[in-house]
Amino acid sequence: MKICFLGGGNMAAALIGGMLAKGYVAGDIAVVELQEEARARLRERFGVRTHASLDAEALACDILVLAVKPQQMRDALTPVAGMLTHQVVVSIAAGLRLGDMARWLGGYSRLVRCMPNTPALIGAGVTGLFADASVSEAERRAVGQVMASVGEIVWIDTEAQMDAVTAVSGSGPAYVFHFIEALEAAGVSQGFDADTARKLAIGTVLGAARLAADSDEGPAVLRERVTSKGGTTAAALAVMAEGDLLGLVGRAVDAAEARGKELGDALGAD
Ligand SMILES: NC(=O)C1=CN([C@@H]2O[C@H](COP(=O)(O)OP(=O)(O)OC[C@H]3O[C@@H](n4cnc5c(N)ncnc54)[C@H](OP(=O)(O)O)[C@@H]3O)[C@@H](O)[C@H]2O)C=CC1
Ligand SMILES: O=C(O)[C@@H]1CCC=N1
Repeated sequence: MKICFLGGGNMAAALIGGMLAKGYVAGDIAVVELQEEARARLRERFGVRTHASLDAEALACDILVLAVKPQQMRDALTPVAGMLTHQVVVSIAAGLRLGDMARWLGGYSRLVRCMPNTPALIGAGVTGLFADASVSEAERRAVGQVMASVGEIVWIDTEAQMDAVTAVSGSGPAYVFHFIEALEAAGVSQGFDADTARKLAIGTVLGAARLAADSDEGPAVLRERVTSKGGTTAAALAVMAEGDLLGLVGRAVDAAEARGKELGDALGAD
């Protein structure tokens, strides 16, 4: 199966790195990137083929992954209208709706919208997917297989929910990194040097996430097990409740979801 990425930035690099680690062959992966410097970096880092434009050679693929920013998509796709024959086109862009992609591609509808996240780089991603009704079962399986090579996959029932996937798991790694930054900073203000504070913070998040993944009991039970009555954890959780951490995370996710819809509306009006 030949896969071509349009755009070779952060997310494309995370997917390609994860796919190669899982046994995909570099010769089956191509990347279209505008900047020669970026193309050279991709060749050097991954050994993949690179192209300066989405020409016929680049389009000789089974799956075309659209990995440019949402605002770059229209300009990137318009020249391709009429050139697609059999390829399944997979967009990873936040907000961009299948109907608008189809419109820019002159009615081509073999389209899948998906939302991966950067832990794909180490095979620990989560990807939500939604396919146009005209995509066959075999094509869905093929796209699902590519994304499953870099982590978990979840097929979503309605396209509108893709903005919620984006808000929870697409952007989610940034929330977790931010929490690690906060825990590390708190460690430093407790008097640890930066390296020690980082080790404690990352080790804690990693261990807790792995325990949650391995356990059938759910995070609330695991939290209660850490929280001794009248102990240290209860003191910290009381401060988090006072600051309405649950509400804050909810509002943050709502804002990300609303931004996805806003991006979709703006792109659709183009
Ligand atoms: N980063 C993340 O965690 C996630 C991102 N996404 C989605 O992935 C997409 C890419 O995001 P990200 O990787 O962060 O963005 P980047 O800006 O890092 O990558 C996009 C790349 O595509 C290049 N590019 C722009 N136009 C074209 C074109 N016409 N042909 C070829 N290459 C082009 C850009 O070049 P230049 O810089 O010169 O414009 C840039 O190198 C977005 O749509 C985003 O919504 C989805 C899930 C998670
Ligand atoms: O911030 C963004 O818009 C992209 C989509 C999800 C993660 N990064």
